[in-house]
Amino acid sequence: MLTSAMFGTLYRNLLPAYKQAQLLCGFRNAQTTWRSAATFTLQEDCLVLNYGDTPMHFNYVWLRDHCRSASSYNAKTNQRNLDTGSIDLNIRPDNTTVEDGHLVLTWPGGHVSKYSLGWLAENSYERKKQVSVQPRILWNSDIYTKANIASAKWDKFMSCDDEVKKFLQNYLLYGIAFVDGVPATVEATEAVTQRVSLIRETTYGRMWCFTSDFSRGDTAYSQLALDRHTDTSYFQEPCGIQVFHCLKHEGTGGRTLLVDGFYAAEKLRQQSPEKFELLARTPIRHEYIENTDNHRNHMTGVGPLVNVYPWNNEVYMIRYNNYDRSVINTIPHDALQRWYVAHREYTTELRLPENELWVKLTPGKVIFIDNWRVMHGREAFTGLRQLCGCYLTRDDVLSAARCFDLQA
Ligand SMILES: C[N+](C)(C)CCCC[C@H](N)C(=O)O
Ligand SMILES: O=C(O)CCC(=O)C(=O)O
Ligand SMILES: [Fe+2]
Repeated sequence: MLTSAMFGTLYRNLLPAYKQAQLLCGFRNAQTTWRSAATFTLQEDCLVLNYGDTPMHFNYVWLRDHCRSASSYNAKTNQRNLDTGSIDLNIRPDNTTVEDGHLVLTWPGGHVSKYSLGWLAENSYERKKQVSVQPRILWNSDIYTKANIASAKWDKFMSCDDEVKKFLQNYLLYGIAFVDGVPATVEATEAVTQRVSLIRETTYGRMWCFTSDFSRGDTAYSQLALDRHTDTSYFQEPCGIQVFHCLKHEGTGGRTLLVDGFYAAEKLRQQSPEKFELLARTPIRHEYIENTDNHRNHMTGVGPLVNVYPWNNEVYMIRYNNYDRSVINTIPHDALQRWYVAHREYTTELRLPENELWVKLTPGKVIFIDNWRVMHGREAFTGLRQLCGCYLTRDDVLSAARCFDLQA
């Protein structure tokens, strides 16, 4: 699994001290065995458990709600049986003990709930806010290149689950991953993606194959350069993963640009926390309006440029597409100038040459891009260039990773 070396380097240098502590702690927790001695105190509205480094507060309704006895919880389906709506909101245990590494509560009426101390510690708010949901290695071009990540190989990828697991681990850590040696067809590209996920059908199709023919009302279908961006920012839920496979290019240019949006966001958080906050708190709108002979679409998606989990401030999604950003009318005038200044600082960071990873996609090389994290762009090109690919449903990619016991 993850080693401290993989986890360490960059994240640690990049983050403010309090964040560093969180991340180190998050890593350490993966291996810590919890201290065996536990003490508790019963307070008016919660039970305070001292076990491990930080006191943990457990609300009484929460404790009854999370009872793992057979009548409260079905361990076969991993679903709650208990009707939360029927718990007395003023419930308190009649009796509380710690026995054999378990907290044992007897409720009025006699029902007994038992929780292992490890489970409580693992699931406490205090722990959750300290650890990252998904460990990542943030990168600039140098860091990614030096990491020297091996691409998965088509044959092995199609037949060996371990190869898929390794691939997913790289994907989770870096937000990009490659499979090499794939036959240059739409069918083979589809087969590769189905090793890890379901395909997300959109207005562009299920599997799409496109060239510079202006068949759709979007600049992607031209030979022009495209600045770094996330796709489908105009969806309420932007597509989680983008897959590209260049089936053919007879001409010049057309290299793919990749930039780690999370790396740049952490830089911004470090340099100008208040600007980071503003981008994270201010909703903006993206829009896709298409009105051609064959296609009529009007989509809008609203959300901040940087999305963070509210309990631990971890960045989980970036919406950044200057082409598709629509009229800004969600920001009051006294904040708008500050928003543009914050947007400019983030843009400047994203555009630093050292943050740009350029790759030439060639037939056989399939790239998976975390579209919530890593931005893509392309260099202008000449000649016939044919790209195929698809979007994947994020839930299924992450589910596949978790089923391999990866942290996602
Ligand atoms: C990938 N494919 C060519 C099918 C679609 C391109 C979508 C382009 C759009 N401006 C966006 O950024 O979402
Ligand atoms: O042509 C490319 O390399 C990518 C274009 C693009 O941004 C897209 O299709 O989403
Ligand atoms: Fe794109």
